[in-house]
Amino acid sequence: MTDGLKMSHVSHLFGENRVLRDISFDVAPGELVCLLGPSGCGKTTALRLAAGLEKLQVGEISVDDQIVAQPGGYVEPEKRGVGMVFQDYALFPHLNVAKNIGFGLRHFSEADRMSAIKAALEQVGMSEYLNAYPHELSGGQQQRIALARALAPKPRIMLLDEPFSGLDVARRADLRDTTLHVLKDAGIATVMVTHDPQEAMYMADRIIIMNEGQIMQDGSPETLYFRPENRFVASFFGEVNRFSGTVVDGKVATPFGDVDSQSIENGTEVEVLIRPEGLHIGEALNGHDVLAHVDAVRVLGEVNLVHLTLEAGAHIHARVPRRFSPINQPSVAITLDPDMAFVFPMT
Ligand SMILES: Nc1ncnc2c1ncn2[C@@H]1O[C@H](COP(=O)(O)OP(=O)(O)OP(=O)(O)O)[C@@H](O)[C@H]1O
Repeated sequence: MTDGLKMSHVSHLFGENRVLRDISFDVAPGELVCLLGPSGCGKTTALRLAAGLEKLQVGEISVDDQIVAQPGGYVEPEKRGVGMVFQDYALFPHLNVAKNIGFGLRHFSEADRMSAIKAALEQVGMSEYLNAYPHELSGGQQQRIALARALAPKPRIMLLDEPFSGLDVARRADLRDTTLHVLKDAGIATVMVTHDPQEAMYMADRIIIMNEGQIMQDGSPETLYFRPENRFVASFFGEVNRFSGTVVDGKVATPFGDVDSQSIENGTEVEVLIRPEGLHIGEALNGHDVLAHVDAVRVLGEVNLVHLTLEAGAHIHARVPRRFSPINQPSVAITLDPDMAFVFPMT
């Protein structure tokens, strides 16, 4: 028995375009899973199939162990126990907040409906806006109402499609936080689509990285960040410094010393990907240091991005805490944190 959402061996074609290729994953009650990937990789299609907005062609989808979609079998979206929030709020402009939320509760008695509306508004911190109209609310407030509307019928599954992308940075951070806590408190199985790795890291218990209709890796944010299984996953979480080489005696040479590559056959052409925070900067103290010229230092908030050119020629980026930034230092020594270097075969 599997509670929550289960997608098994789902494939999907739009005409000749194969947008999903045998994807399988499940989401437990109370778990928040992000589908993360570049534009066009099939995230929204997977979500729409789970919601029942798209007819399933291949595979099976179940909610709380009940099959809701299989080829030739189909449970209507409103009978799946699924709540949805999209990027564009989609509130009815001519209905006030109470009526917008109450729209999905038409089968409730009037008293139950009003108490469900009030409870949902309280969950999203919007109790005082019961009688407001959408045009009187900011984008962030409208999205809170959209979330309340999706929560009010007490869904088993919540599907969120880029729900924060229309908002400015401050409102986005605020609403992410509310959304995360509300969904966790309610114990709902949630799938959120995003193309923003930082957002996925912030929200997700688990991240499923997709590319060209396939799952590239499914795991905790920590696993994906520190133990990526392929080049796509390693480089999707932000920029990486890239070096090519060949495996010799279970190691590959980089400008910063040898990196372990035991699991790859000797003689294989490989690429070494190094995260900018895997390069540590220090003062050049002896003749054995790896030296680099400091081209520029850019403030990114709590960390600085340092643009460097190695004495040997390559241009690299290091991300360092502000207090270690080489302001006014023409050159520095670089050491590598081997945990932040990933080796993958070229092909
Ligand atoms: N109704 C449709 N008819 C035909 N092709 C479609 C349809 N919906 C999506 N597609 C195509 O399917 C592919 C996957 O689209 P999908 O929206 O699932 O990707 P996505 O990863 O969510 O991307 P985005 O972040 O840009 O929305 C794209 O090539 C898209 O053009």
